[in-house]
Amino acid sequence: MEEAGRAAANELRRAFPGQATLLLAGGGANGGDAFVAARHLLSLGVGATVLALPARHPLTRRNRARWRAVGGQTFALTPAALARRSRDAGVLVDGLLGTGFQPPLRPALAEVVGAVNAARARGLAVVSLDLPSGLDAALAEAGLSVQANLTVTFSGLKPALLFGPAAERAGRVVLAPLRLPPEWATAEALAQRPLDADLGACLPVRAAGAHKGTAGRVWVVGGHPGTAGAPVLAGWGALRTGAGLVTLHSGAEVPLLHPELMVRRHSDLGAFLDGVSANGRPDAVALGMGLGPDAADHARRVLRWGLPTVLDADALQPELAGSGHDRCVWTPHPGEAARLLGHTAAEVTRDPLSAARALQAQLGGVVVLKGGPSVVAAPGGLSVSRGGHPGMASAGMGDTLSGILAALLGQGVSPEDAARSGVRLHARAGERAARAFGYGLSASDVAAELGGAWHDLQAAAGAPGGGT
Ligand SMILES: NC(=O)C1=CN([C@@H]2O[C@H](COP(=O)(O)OP(=O)(O)OC[C@H]3O[C@@H](n4cnc5c(N)ncnc54)[C@H](OP(=O)(O)O)[C@@H]3O)[C@@H](O)[C@H]2O)[C@@H](O)CC1
Ligand SMILES: Nc1ncnc2c1ncn2[C@@H]1O[C@H](COP(=O)(O)OP(=O)(O)O)[C@@H](O)[C@H]1O
Repeated sequence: MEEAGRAAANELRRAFPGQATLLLAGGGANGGDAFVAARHLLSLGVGATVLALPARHPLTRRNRARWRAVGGQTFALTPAALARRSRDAGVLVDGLLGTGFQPPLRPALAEVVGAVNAARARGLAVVSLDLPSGLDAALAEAGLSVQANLTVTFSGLKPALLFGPAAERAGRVVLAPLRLPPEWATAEALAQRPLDADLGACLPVRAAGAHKGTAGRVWVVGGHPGTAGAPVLAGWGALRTGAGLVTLHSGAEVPLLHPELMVRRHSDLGAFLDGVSANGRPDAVALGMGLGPDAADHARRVLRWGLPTVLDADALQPELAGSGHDRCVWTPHPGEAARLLGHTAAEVTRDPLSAARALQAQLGGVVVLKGGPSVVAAPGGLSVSRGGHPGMASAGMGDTLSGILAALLGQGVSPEDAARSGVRLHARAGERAARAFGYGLSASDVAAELGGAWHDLQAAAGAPGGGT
């Protein structure tokens, strides 16, 4: 609590120098953080006042007493007191409820939360401690809750700060790492967020003597009348991620939009897949993009090969549970995840970490639950992607990702590393494309930026550019 409150005070002083601060302290340890922050602000020469509920947590009572001992003033917290005293403040600190909040919000505190949001609407900056009061730390949903400008969170990023409407409540998020006992720290850090430096180090480096046959042969199995463009997007994503040789196999007439891609149409795709000999197979497969109603049957055929395989879109069927292997990467968006789990999409987006974990248990291999951000669930644990751009919410974007992942798998990257670094490459390319094209991004715009994204990740890892 001492470290948390001190970190919050330092951040407050950095973000709002010299501003008189009104701190709201709830009865639990989150309120205790507010008392500690107030004491440190005072010692830094910042004017601070606390409005508090009766302290119930022993450490909160102790820190309330320490605040009094240094001359700090505490008044009873009521909506009226908040409205009155917030007029003289430059910043309002929300230390009402943290990870101990159990919904639903009781009426008395609901009124206080309403008063905080009203003060913010009048122009006062609001800083939440650990997470905005009224949010359930584990969930992406937001009922009545504080809208913050800044959240100083302690020890680990809670799911509420990462996903959905809850994350929008937090404003800018600053993570204050605390020196907690290791077992507490693990519980707080519910998912890892890998850094570009780590992900860049996973990318393959092509040998000077490489030729197209050694740089990863990727097959894309997809396309159906009406969705024949999907495999093209995947194939182009694969080529732009360094695959040496990309072949599209389809039962449909796939448009030859990029002459670099080989296109093979099969009157009986199932018979073709059944007849491929072991040495005629590629290094990796991406299957399912626009593939249509027979996708699960085709997936079973390809899964028998035991090759690194990305399963996307139409191949994401519950009947495939148990048919996968540990070299599979499954890439559902929330709608497909809901179909696989027998839940609604709203249930998936409310708790994406649990959904990703459940999908991985059901399907095996590695699961990428796509979104902004995406979750990668692997046998080794969960990670949450960074970056991306809301403009990426457009059709075909996931097809490009499948191609990226297949290209990395085809170049020998492990499924877990391919998923984590591929998702970040895609997101980084989206950020770059947004700079070039603005808000309305297409999947092709993003594919065009994959080379730059690759360079950015390698640079973050301190590696020399590819080619030698
Ligand atoms: N873990 C760590 O390592 C560290 C944790 N730290 C800090 O501790 C925080 C967690 O503290 P916590 O567990 O004391 O809970 P907290 O968020 O203050 O909430 C409890 C209070 O809320 C109230 N309340 C609950 N539900 C309610 C409702 N529906 N409607 C209304 N009221 C409701 C409940 O009331 P009661 O049920 O007691 O009447 C009680 O007063 C964490 O977020 C972080 O800030 C840091 O110091 C760093 C180290
Ligand atoms: N708001 C966002 N922020 C970051 N990435 C996003 C956002 N919205 C979508 N994406 C990314 O775009 C892709 C969309 O995939 P998907 O829904 O499968 O598209 P499609 O089925 O049309 O190919 C996913 O990789 C997802 O992570």
